[in-house]
Amino acid sequence: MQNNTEIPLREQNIVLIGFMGVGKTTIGSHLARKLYRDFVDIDQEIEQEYNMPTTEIFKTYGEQRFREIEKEHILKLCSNTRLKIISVGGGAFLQEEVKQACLASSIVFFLDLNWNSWKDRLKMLIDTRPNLQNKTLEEIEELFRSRQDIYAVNHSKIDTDQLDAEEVADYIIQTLNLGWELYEPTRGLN
Ligand SMILES: Nc1ncnc2c1ncn2[C@@H]1O[C@H](COP(=O)(O)OP(=O)(O)OP(=O)(O)O)[C@@H](O)[C@H]1O
Ligand SMILES: O=C(O)C1=C[C@@H](O)[C@@H](O)[C@H](O)C1
Ligand SMILES: [Mg+2]
Repeated sequence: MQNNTEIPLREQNIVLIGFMGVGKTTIGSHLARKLYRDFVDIDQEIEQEYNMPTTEIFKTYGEQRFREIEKEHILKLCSNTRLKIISVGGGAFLQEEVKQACLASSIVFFLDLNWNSWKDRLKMLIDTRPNLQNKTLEEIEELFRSRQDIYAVNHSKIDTDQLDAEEVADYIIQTLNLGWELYEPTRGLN
């Protein structure tokens, strides 16, 4: 496994974490475009591999199989790549090995959103997120709250409530620039 002390800070992968629908895929693609990096969305990678949407993968093979594939994809990226923007699924950090690999090899941003703002997105998420289906709003809120613990260890937390997706991407870039300049300053010409 790569360790982030071995990779220059400016070259480390950037991993976005957070609950379903907080904007990891949307913000990740803005970030990749703005930083001229490749974007990898783990859910999309798995859907391409199985040639079916996540809901079908859950129905056909079960969540456990999905988690195994998810882990394989993320661990491979953590050990073999740099300079990527990676959006991991909302449940990826349930697996301790995945969480530790991301934290050790990459810069991990937690996209935070409060429950009241998140609730407004439920309608557009429910058809494509199996873990939101067949649940009451109370059960979804319980899942939302219980998941916060798995995101609590990160390198930077961004409060996204008042920002649109592009503004979040810009804020992440500002944060990165600060860290890069502080810990790996670019050398002047003389
Ligand atoms: N900052 C934002 N403000 C408003 N809407 C947003 C923001 N970020 C994302 N959205 C919208 O929320 C919806 C969900 O976003 P997205 O699919 O990027 O979430 P996600 O975190 O990747 O979810 P999942 O973990 O389930 O893949 C999209 O319709 C997107 O346009
Ligand atoms: O939070 C979850 O459990 C999930 C989130 C999505 O990104 C997908 O990875 C899948 O729908 C499961
Ligand atoms: Mg996504």
